[in-house]
Amino acid sequence: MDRTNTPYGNHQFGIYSAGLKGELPILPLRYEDLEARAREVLDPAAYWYVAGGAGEASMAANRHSFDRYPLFPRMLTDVSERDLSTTVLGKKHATPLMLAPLGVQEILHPDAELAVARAAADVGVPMTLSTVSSYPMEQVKSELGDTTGWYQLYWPNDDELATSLVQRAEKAGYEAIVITLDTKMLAWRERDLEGAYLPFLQGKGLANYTSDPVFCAGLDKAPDEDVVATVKHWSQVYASPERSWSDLAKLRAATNLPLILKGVLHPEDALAARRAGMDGVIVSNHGGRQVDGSIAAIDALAGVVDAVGDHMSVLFDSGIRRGADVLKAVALGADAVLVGRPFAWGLACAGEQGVAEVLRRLLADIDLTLALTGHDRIDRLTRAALASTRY
Ligand SMILES: Cc1cc2nc3c(=O)[nH]c(=O)nc-3n(C[C@H](O)[C@H](O)[C@H](O)COP(=O)(O)O)c2cc1C
Ligand SMILES: CC(C)CC(=O)C(=O)O
Repeated sequence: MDRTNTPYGNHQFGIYSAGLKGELPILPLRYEDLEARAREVLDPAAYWYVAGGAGEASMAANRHSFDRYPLFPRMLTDVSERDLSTTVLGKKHATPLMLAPLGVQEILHPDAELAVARAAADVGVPMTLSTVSSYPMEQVKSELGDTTGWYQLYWPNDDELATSLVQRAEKAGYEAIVITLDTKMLAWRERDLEGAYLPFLQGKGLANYTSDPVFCAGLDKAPDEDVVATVKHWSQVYASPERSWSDLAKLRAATNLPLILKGVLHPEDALAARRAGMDGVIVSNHGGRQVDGSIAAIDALAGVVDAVGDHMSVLFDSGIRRGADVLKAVALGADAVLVGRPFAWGLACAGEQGVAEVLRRLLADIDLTLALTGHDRIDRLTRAALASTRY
């Protein structure tokens, strides 16, 4: 760990500052500028698929609701050494940052999840791999090496396929299954509808299916011999809108891995997750991509933490853009946060290096903000670190 002293602190991430080494940054630093750079290099439909939401009010609310929780800096505390480590599912993580599952990354870069896994391993940030990824889960895990990987399940309507995907993930070395609940059908997303764009319909993002024996058993020909039939079969099995809480028992029985529900916003749903024997929840509104007009994710966090935080891991995503956002979520009770679109833009602009760059910057900003608000251990943050009276 490089602990050279600099005006940005004596910590492992602050030294990142390329400016101090006389180098210009390889990517724009401000989120909006990074997104604009990615827009220049991407096909417009792909750009809008990532940038867009359902409507876009909740996407905006995800950002401006962070303003309701101002940090309340304290002075003259010893912050010469900082510790960003946190515990998730009983395991120590070096930092509270994780990569959110983002599907179909081949629309951003040909190396897609392989590049992201290499960057995650390089920086030491755990990765969550989407079911709708562009490379099979086994290949992605081998790029991740010993770095923690979680597998995100889009829960298909075929129990045998669900079991197969989950057991493959366990065998490949993923450490938890994230079951995404908020995407049992795609929302009304004007940007994609206007461009008549859904990458899966072109056969993209289906690698975990086309490498699965149960999925392939439902096809007459090999997946690449009849892409139209493969896509049709995928669209028939992808989701299961009829499922209810009691169905979770089947997934519980299918694997020994911890199960985490993603997309929980209401405290009653968090309590139901606990009753169903789940190990964690991710408070998320899917980055504003599903229910426009829904509660901003950060506004839902405290309620979920108060309901189940003593009994299960609570994570957060939707709107994380900078260090202060991470501190606010942790202060409200999240054990860790997942970052989404920022790393997508890094991937689009500069592949593996771009993702690593985005992660390092975010870690540097988290570390500096922790110090400058007067704290030395992120896992000791409480709501007292905030000036808000909203929780
Ligand atoms: C392009 C894109 C694809 C996504 N794909 C998935 C997915 O496959 N599975 C999933 O659970 N969530 C998916 N999400 C949601 C993210 O995991 C996460 O909840 C969201 O990006 C957080 O919002 P933010 O990007 O604004 O921070 C996707 C989000 C984006 C932007
Ligand atoms: C609905 C999925 C197939 C992908 C996804 O999660 C998304 O586009 O937000």
